[in-house]
Parts: sequence; C-alpha cells; structure tokens
Amino acid sequence: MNATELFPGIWHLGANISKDNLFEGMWPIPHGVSLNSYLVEGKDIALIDLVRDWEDAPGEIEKQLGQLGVDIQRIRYLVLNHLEPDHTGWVPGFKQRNPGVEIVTTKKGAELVDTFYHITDNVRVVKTGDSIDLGGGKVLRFYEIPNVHWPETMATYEVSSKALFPCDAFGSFGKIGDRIFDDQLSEEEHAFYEFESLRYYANIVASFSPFVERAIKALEGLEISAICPSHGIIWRRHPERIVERYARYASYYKGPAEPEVTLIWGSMYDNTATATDVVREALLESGITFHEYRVPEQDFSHILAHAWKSQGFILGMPTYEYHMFPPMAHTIDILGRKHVRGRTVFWYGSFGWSGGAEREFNELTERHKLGWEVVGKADFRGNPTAEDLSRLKREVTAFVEKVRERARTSA
Ligand SMILES: Cc1cc2nc3c(=O)[nH]c(=O)nc-3n(C[C@H](O)[C@H](O)[C@H](O)COP(=O)(O)O)c2cc1C
Repeated sequence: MNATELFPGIWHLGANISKDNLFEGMWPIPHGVSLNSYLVEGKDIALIDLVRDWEDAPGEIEKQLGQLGVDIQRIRYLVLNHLEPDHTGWVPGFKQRNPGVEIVTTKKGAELVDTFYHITDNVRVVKTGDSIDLGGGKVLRFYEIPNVHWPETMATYEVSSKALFPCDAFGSFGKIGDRIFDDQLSEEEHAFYEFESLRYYANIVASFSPFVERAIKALEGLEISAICPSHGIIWRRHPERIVERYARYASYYKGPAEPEVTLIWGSMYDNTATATDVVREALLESGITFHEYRVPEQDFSHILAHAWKSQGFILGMPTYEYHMFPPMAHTIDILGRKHVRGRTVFWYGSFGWSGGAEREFNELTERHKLGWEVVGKADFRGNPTAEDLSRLKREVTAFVEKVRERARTSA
C-alpha cells in the first residue's frame, strides 16, 4: 500500500492484514482488514492512530513515511483516538524511535496508555472542544465519543479540510486496495464493503449501539467533508452514506429490524435436519429473504451479521444431554452477549425421550434479557412424522407473516 493524499497536507497511511484469519482472536477475516493511520502536516506534523505489529504493519507505515520524506522524529503529535491494540500496539516501538513525541488522548485514554504501555511522560489529555493548532492552517479538534468502542474513545476533526477521523466508528472489515475512496468503487465493490461493514458492526460495535447513536448525535452539528475510519474505505463523496448505515444498524438494537429471517440449526443424526428441509421449503414459498446457517459448521461472525439485521429467527435445536445441542446453545449465547434483542422467534427440534433444549433456551433468553417474542415452537420425538412436518410447515408460514408485521416498515 502507498501513502495517498486525501487533502493537501493530509495523507492516508496504512496496512492490510490479509494472512491472519482472526480479528480480536475470534472473528474470521477471510477478506482481510485494513489498519488505517493518517498524517496531517501543518508546520508541525501529527499522526492520527497507529497500527499494531501485525504482518509488519509498522514496516508499511515507515515505508510510506519514507515516500513522503517524513522522518519519524519529525512527528510532533501522536493522536490516539482509541487505545485498542490494533491501533496502538506499535506505540512503544514508535516512542523508542521518537522519544519526544507527544501522545494526545482523552483522560481515560491516558490511563490506558499507562495500563497497556506504561507510558506516562509527554501525554496530553484532551476533551471535547479542545484543539491543537499545527500551524500552516491545520487545526485538530477533538470530540469524545465514549464507548464507540471502548470508554476512552474520541474522534479527531481537522478544521480546514472538515475531515473526520472517528477511529472504529464507521469502519468495516475487508482489506482495501489502491482505490481507497468511496467514489472510486463500483456498486459491486460497495455491496462487498456493505456486508463487511455490517459484519464488522455486528461483531465489534453492536453491543455499544446506544453509544453509536449518541456519538452520531454529538457529531451532528459538524460539517463533514470526509469520514476517515481506522478500518475500511474512506468516504469523501458520500460521507452521509456510512453515517446513515451505522445509524440504521444501531437502530436494530432496539428493533424492529428488517423483514428477513435468519435460520440457524444443528443436528447430530439428521432428525432436525429433516425438519429443516421443510422449514426451508416454507421460507422459499413465502418469498421472504432468509439466511441459513448450520452450526457448528458455519461461523458465528457471519451468523451474527445476518441475525443483526433480521427481525425473525428460526432456531433448529435438538436435545443433547438434557440441554440444547451445544453449538446452538453457544450461538444463542453469542446473540445474547451482543444484545440482539426484540426479535420474533420460532424454534423446533428433535428429542429422544424427555427433551431439555427448551429449558436451556428459556434460561439463555432470560439470562441475556433478550425480550424475544416466541411466536411458535414445534418439537417432536425422534424422527418427525408426516404430521409433525405438515404442522411445522403451517407454523413457519404463519411465523413469516408475524415477522412481516413486526419488522420495520421502511426497509
Ligand atoms: C449424545 C446424545 C445425547 C442425548 N441426550 C438426550 C437427552 O438428554 N434427552 C433426550 O430427550 N434426548 C437425548 N438425545 C436424543 C436426541 O435428542 C435425539 O436422538 C434427537 O433425535 C437428535 O436429533 P438430531 O437427529 O437432529 O441430532 C441424545 C442424543 C445423543 C446423541
């Protein structure tokens, strides 16, 4: 990747992570992820957000600084919007190369700089409204946006260009190529990043949705010419597009979500699988958009993305050792941890003698306060009979109508 100029004196630097396959040690990134950093040059130079020593991202940044003829030691300010190590892991290495650099972060950010890197000297604490004049017409202004995604997070705004650097907010999975701007991408490429931003949102940011709404409100009065996140593409033609998208994703938290169904199921010996064939048939006949996942074969990162936008869930869960089939229990637990609330739900599944899946389902939904409306269930003993299957089909068809009623109308 090469350094790319966004505005006179403002550059995108960064690295693509493409070999490692897990983000935060758990989320698959089959299409990689970018770590974006930005250089603002006035009379003084500031670097906004850094990288972690991951697939030699620091080497990439150094190479790009070399392309711009900027010696690391000339960088006066290191702005840390967010202390998560993917953006800060290289801070100690950077500081070794440039001991005089001034770290700029929030009060909570300064605590975390100490906690993670044991650095306390040359740290400037800023709060909403504070600014740093770099000279040469470049001014950085700071806005705290706590909990998007950690408590210390802030966004940085460059006044002359009106560019916003919001770190994880408005970010996306998916590595970026040489064309890093929204106006350089085809509709097909946009569709790719749209799903990668939904998956990023559902995996990383979803739990903090009320804070996303607050942050969007706090930044509302700002005139923004470009949104330059720490992961993914840069929005300079239509910055409102990614803001509206994030606002919509955040609103799914309270529901209602889209008139779509996510079908998640597991089966040991195919009895629940046989029933799933009928569920799928009913969904296809109903014409509703649905997304099907079998666990544990398919990963919960993708499940979570589709679940986040679907108003309806259908869960196929057999009984296993007086509880639910563990991969299904794990998936529901993840949905609970990510606060996927207020959904319309139908479940089915096979048991051998006394059942047990239902009890665990109730425990999980109560523990996570999911507020799911369970509009139907169809459990059956062993291999489903023709009667079991025709009842299941009728119930799924009725469930789809309920989902359509409950879903947002402006889909
Ligand atoms: C390891 C194992 C544990 C099971 N534990 C229970 C149980 O606790 N209670 C029960 O009613 N059935 C139990 N069963 C029976 C299954 O629920 C039953 O075979 C069911 O049809 C499995 O659905 P599937 O074919 O979709 O995997 C168990 C089956 C297996 C293989």
